[in-house]
Amino acid sequence: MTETTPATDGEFRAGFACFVGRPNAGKSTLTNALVGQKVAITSGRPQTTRHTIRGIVHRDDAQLVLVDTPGLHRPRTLLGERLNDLVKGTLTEVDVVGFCLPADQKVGPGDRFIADQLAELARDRRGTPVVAIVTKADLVSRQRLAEQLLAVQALGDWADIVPVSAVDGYQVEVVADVLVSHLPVGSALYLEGELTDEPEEVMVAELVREAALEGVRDELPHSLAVVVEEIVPRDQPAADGTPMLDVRVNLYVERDSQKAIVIGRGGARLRDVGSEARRGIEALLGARVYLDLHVKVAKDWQRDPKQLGKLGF
Ligand SMILES: Nc1nc2c(ncn2[C@@H]2O[C@H](COP(=O)(O)OP(=O)(O)OP(=O)(O)O)[C@@H](O)[C@H]2O)c(=O)[nH]1
Repeated sequence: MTETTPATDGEFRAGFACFVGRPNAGKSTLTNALVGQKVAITSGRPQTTRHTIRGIVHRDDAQLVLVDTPGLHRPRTLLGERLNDLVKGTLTEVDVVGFCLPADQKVGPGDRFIADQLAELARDRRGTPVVAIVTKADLVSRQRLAEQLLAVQALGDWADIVPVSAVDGYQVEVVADVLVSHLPVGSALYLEGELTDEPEEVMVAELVREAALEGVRDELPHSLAVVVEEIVPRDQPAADGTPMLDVRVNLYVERDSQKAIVIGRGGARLRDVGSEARRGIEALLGARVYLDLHVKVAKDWQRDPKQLGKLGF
């Protein structure tokens, strides 16, 4: 659909890109499709991405370091404001920004809000290019996709526009090419094989958070914080030589009613959350894991700067 600039002119390019877009726009899924391995956390629920997670695309001609930001959104609470500061901080540090808009939803006030923020930021920055990415192309007809591309075109001043489907792979390579074309010439920033520079504890916390949010339909995403208290190796490995770890994690909610939701009847839900998260943590750390989950109530933590600081925000 788009005219792709050849990603290389024989010179190696390296740099940073980040995706912005309203919640559920498909940023994490696209990051994963580009990197080829699950590093960011996706779920059907909005705003699951709290931390800046980098995935790295290694190519013969380039290295693209992806910074996955939380969804840019209107601040509702102090936490929302902090997330937006984090997003803005990230935007000023990258070489190219990918603005994700889903193909299956009409351009709305949320998208316009982000487009305005990007335009405002563009005035303070030295013209960091923004590539508009129309995601989830597999969900709509060609006709609808063409209409969406026109609507997105009219929304701002984009360096490129690319439709993509992270699910069926349509144009994923083109997205990589276009982003790479905006990177500066330079040598690789990370060693091959490094997929993420997120500390293990953050990834463990996100695996627990993802499992704890699965299937709960109320406001929990905004009211659940996960803190890894400790990861302690056992002196003795398992009988088959696999290392063993004790992992202690606290889940913070705001209200007793939310605590009850997380724990479930007779603790059944928390047990499921634990075994689901444990599988992911064992795969991540390459060890057998004893996962100890505790659910605690931290009243109104979203509005309390001291609590936020304690929880790592
Ligand atoms: N059909 C289809 N679904 C997609 C595609 N990309 C993402 N999705 C789905 O859309 C939902 C949201 O995707 P995410 O990647 O978590 O969205 P996000 O923008 O990172 O969301 P936040 O973390 O809330 O900001 C998930 O259910 C994905 O499976 C796509 O290309 N095609």
